[in-house]
Amino acid sequence: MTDENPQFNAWFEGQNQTDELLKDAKANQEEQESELSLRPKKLSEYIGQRALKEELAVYLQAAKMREEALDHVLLFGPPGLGKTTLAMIIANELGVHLKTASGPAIEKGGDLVALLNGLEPGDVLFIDEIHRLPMNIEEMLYSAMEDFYIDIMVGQGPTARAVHFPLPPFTLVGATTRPGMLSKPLRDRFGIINSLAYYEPEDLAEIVSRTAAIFEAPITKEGALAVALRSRGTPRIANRLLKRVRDFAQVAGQSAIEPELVDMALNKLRVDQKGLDETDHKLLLAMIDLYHGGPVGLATIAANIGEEQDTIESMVEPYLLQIGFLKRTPRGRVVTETAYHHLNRPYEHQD
Ligand SMILES: Nc1ncnc2c1ncn2[C@@H]1O[C@H](COP(=O)(O)OP(=O)(O)OP(=O)(O)O)[C@@H](O)[C@H]1O
Repeated sequence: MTDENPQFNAWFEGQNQTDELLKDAKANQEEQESELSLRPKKLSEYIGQRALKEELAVYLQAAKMREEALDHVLLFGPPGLGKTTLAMIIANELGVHLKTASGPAIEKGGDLVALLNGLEPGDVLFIDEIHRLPMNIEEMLYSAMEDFYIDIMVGQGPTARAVHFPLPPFTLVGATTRPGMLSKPLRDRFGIINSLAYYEPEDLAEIVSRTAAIFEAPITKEGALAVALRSRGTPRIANRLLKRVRDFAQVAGQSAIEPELVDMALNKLRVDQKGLDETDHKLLLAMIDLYHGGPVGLATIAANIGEEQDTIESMVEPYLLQIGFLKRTPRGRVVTETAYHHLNRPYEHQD
């Protein structure tokens, strides 16, 4: 499907729906531009996630050798681990264009058509938060992914008819923080499904050193590790904390960022030794003080700390579960003994 397709253009002009999408695309573009300098462009520059990288390198090479579009890729894992970066690397390594969108911003069929229109053979379409696509859009995606066409209803009432638009072979890269919320038919249409894991401190320290070099902010190896250890295994957090630590170093007139300065700066930012911030503390302490450490249901926790359930489930608790501070039981979430010790609270046994 191209811009020259008159049938498509006629239909599309009638939709009067591009404003929101364009706004979204612009916001996306601005965000991408500000992060662009930090994003590695090649798979070889992408730090950590070794198993995933090795696997992907094979699929990328095979697709290039066969001169075919790469199979559709689903990436899942907590926010900030590098899903968007990986989608950009995939397009870059394949030497094709990348179009990006976010699931909830694709509200109408026309939004999806606008994204698919102009794709060239082999291009990559990246949809972030793909679990939040409306159902009718998801259903339109099935034929687009499987057989590279979409059917659109043109006109209204008795004159309405379906118009068939062929698409070039393309690769959909979907990213989600909530794989469990993806429908089975959508999930089944991805040939390559991979999860991103929290980063090991050594890998994260390498990311911190790389970012510091881009910022021209000297940092010692130990300083980079100190930032990494308080970054919840997450590159986006590591880069954010580094920016703040750099400010403290500058004001303190330090030539290189050392662990002592990292400690001082992150204590001021109320990020503790394990990387837990105020929200984590609020959540754990509410569970301890109000419910003797649980079991507590998610809705109750959310109401008590004034956060959305979705935010807790996708952004706050995955790391607390990972480091063994929270446990999920059939009766609700429970604070573990390790967390009590970390928070200097006397441990109460839960049944
Ligand atoms: N493996 C990596 N090596 C170097 N930098 C990385 C790596 N992974 C992520 N980053 C950096 O971390 C930041 C966050 O990455 P990215 O935006 O790709 O995460 P994400 O998983 O797509 O998050 P979200 O789903 O919230 O959009 C980016 O600035 C990126 O440059």
